[in-house]
Amino acid sequence: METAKKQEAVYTEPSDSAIGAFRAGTTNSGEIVISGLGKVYASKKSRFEALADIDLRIGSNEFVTIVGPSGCGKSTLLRIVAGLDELTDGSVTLDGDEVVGPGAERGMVFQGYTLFPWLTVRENIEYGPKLKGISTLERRTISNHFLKVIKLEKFASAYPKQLSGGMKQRVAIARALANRPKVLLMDEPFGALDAQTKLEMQEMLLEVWEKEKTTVLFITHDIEEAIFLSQRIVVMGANPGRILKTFHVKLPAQRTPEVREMPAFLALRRELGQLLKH
Ligand SMILES: Nc1ncnc2c1ncn2[C@@H]1O[C@H](COP(=O)(O)OP(=O)(O)OP(=O)(O)O)[C@@H](O)[C@H]1O
Repeated sequence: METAKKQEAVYTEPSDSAIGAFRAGTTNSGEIVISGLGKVYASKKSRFEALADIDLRIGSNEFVTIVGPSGCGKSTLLRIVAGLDELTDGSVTLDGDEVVGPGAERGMVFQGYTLFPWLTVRENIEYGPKLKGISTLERRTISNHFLKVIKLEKFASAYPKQLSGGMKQRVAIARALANRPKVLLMDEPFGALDAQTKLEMQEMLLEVWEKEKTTVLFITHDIEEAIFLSQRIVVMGANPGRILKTFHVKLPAQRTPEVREMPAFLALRRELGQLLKH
């Protein structure tokens, strides 16, 4: 019992140097280059061109959002970058290495809650590091760090069914980050949340992004979400899925709620709304 208490003390207060060593592994570059990408879904009876001529460079630590009408290929593009789907033309590289399959350096967060229901919050976060063979002590350091980042320290021992939708998505983000990804790929992660929770999650995600220095490629249907979060917005069109236009978001780096009232925000919202209407 005495030993267990001692161990817990070590676990709950990891030293600064331990966090430093952990974080040193997270600040990689994370540059994605998509060149001449095309995707055709073909079967014996049909052929469907889902994506054509996609050229996009996402810089290290950049936050880029993709918007576009339903069916224009946003998820297909993200899945190809994740290595979950194969391209039929062109290439995708991460820091110069061709993407040929899934990899821990690319973390995914989807709209559906994809936590393991039989594992606690802490165990969900530690899942990836455990698979990698990382020691119990170091795993504890990692989960403590991310429980703090997502502000769920008090729920470390809770099971997913005891959490709200927003809390589950926070754990999903922490679980992806615990693998020290260079890139976070997010497919409508807040799409199922109520309006207020969604706003809170957006602010939390920006805090996490600033702290963890990952590149983020984010998909949403919500124009305001895209503007609030991103440095750059890519608008896609359909048939075949392609890039129509790219916008640099000229808003202060610090995205406080007041940013939503700024003329630049409102003007961009109007322009994107017009573009997506057609
Ligand atoms: N496995 C598949 N086989 C054939 N066609 C597919 C397959 N997966 C997707 N598609 C088609 O590719 C197109 C792009 O789908 P995708 O899910 O990438 O679009 P999306 O822009 O993410 O849509 P949404 O915004 O509705 O989620 C759609 O027309 C879809 O029907």
